[in-house]
Amino acid sequence: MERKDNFTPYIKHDRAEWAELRSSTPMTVTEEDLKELKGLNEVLNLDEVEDIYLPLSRLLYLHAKASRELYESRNEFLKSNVKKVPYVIGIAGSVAVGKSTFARVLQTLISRWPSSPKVELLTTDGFLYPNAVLKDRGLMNKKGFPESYNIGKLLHVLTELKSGVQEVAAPVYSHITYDIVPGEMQRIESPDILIVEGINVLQPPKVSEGNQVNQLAVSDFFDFSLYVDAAERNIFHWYVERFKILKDTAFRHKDSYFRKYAGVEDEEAFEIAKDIWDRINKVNLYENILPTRYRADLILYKGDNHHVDHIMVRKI
Ligand SMILES: Nc1ncnc2c1ncn2[C@@H]1O[C@H](COP(=O)(O)OP(=O)(O)O)[C@@H](O)[C@H]1O
Ligand SMILES: CC(C)(COP(=O)(O)O)[C@@H](O)C(=O)NCCC(=O)O
Repeated sequence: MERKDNFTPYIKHDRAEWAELRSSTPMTVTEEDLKELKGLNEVLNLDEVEDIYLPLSRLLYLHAKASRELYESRNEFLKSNVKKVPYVIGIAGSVAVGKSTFARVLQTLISRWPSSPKVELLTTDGFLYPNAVLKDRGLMNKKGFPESYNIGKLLHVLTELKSGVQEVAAPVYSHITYDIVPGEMQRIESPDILIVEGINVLQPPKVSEGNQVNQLAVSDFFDFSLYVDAAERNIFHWYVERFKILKDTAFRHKDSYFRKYAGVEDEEAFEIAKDIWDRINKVNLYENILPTRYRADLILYKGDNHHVDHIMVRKI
């Protein structure tokens, strides 16, 4: 009889099996590069890069190369002269699971592919509505929920990039002011690879109630999508640890939205972070983010200390 797991659309690789896959990939990251990659309190080490992120970079390389060849054959057949469009990688997962750290690691590894591609990062927080709009709509305690984003704007930027527009601009969010930065824009110029990172990037298209009009989904623009997964108790722990670091650093900034929490004792910081986690990020995780997990092409499951325990890759 066939094993039950033959019926899942994923192949599961435990850490050792996955690490084996890198046998033909040269090590391209030095301790110096690692320093550059480090986030706030991370202990990301060379083993993690070697065992996990290099095989992943190799898989993405093969996929991107094949996609480009397919794209060129199709253009030749259609006699289309659309300029080069970026290969787009989406990264989803909970607040504090490590998406932005992961995105920066991937950016560095991908930029070392043989063709030295230009890799740009786009984070979806720039597409949150400004606080003034969120307050007006009673959504200040729903920051990060699907309704707190101007998805139309994000879809527009992605449509431009995938239509061959070579330079686009995206709004910028500040984690200091906790708001969109008025008038500031991130320019994205002719990327070969674009990494789009955010908690909601795998949300299904929105159906507007009255006339049942289906929008496109952000993931319609992805060539490859990844979901960073972990047990909620671990993610909560990472959220609290990050909060404790921020209260002694970024929260001291004169423009910080959380300035009132600057320098509070660790126990108080824990209670504040727990409250924000329970009321906002945990609810969002269970209601909106986790349900999108199985839309990803690849799921990276982290255990304690951010060590990747296993990886699931879509068979189809
Ligand atoms: N691979 C890793 N190893 C060690 N620490 C990590 C790793 N990835 C993330 N972290 C830490 O976990 C916290 C959350 O990561 P971050 O990338 O900011 O999450 P997100 O972008 O999902 O909110 C940060 O304090 C970061 O330094
Ligand atoms: C800005 C975020 C919604 C993350 O947005 P993303 O970059 O994933 O689109 C999140 O970090 C956040 O601020 N959540 C609100 C609750 C909190 O302060 O943790």
